[in-house]
Amino acid sequence: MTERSAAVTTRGLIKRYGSHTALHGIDLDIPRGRVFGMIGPNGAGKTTTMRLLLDIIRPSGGQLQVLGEDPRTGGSSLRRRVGYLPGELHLQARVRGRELFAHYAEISGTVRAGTVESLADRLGLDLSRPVRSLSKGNKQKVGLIQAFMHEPELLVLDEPTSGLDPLVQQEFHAMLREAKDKGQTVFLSSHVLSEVQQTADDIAILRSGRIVKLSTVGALRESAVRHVHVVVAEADFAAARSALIAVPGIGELAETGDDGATRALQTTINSHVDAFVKAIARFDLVDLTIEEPDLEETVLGFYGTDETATDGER
Ligand SMILES: Nc1ncnc2c1ncn2[C@@H]1O[C@H](COP(=O)(O)OP(=O)(O)OP(=O)(O)O)[C@@H](O)[C@H]1O
Repeated sequence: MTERSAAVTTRGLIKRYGSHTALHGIDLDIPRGRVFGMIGPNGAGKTTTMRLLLDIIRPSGGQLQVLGEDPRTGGSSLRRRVGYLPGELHLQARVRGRELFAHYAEISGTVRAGTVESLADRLGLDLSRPVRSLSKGNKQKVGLIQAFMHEPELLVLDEPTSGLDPLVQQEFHAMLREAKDKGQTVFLSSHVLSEVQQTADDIAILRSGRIVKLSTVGALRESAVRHVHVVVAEADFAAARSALIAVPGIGELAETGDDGATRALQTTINSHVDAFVKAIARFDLVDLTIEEPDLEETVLGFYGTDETATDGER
């Protein structure tokens, strides 16, 4: 028996729009059964990557495979194995939700009886309303239901929680967990780091059409910046300060308080806390706070200041 193909593989994937290069050679491997989150600033190329996978647009160079097939030749049989939520969903039809899903089911293939109703119920969508008159958030629910309803092997979701209120977002996160439990693969894009942090196993940070970081969410968290506050006895302060300066990954040490008996310091660590804790433990420690790692700061560091990150890139 041959090994099952990855859900998504790309090698040197390039996309140009005229003279503008949106993707500069992307290498991606998304194994089956993972939730893979792609994050990046506006114009980084997230939507472009997803559209290439769905064969809505075609690459200017490089290779890609989706569920072991080339999207350019996979046709409707491959399309049925994928659920796609586009970034911008145009729902101008005069039909009601129920009729629209019946139409979508003709394209996506078998939908188990009761699935649409159950998803609509979970997300709080009224299937009897004409879709044209729905609010932005309710239109997004239509998009999510049509992506999930045929239980596809791969879900490609472009900004899935855009316009959803927090309770509906929670329900959507539960849907993602269930999809993963069933062995489905999810590839989602987001502007919101906390969402990727909560839902994804792996994260790719895209900037100006290049992947600048590929990591598991766990590993990113371990390498993330933590803020630390230390209070030591006055007599130990100078020695403690010298010991901390030598700790790998330590940031600048800022003195934040002095009450005569104790002195307070504030700094950051961007590596394991072990060396830090062992270094400070030798001194007369009055207080110690190590904050939760700040992933936002780490990710923004990868975004960088890069004028080519705008739509004006050549
Ligand atoms: N049809 C097009 N014609 C010309 N340029 C395009 C086209 N579609 C996208 N681009 C450009 O390609 C780059 C990548 O766009 P893309 O929409 O993939 O980014 P994104 O990461 O999804 O951004 P956002 O977070 O704003 O949705 C941008 O510079 C964009 O202006």
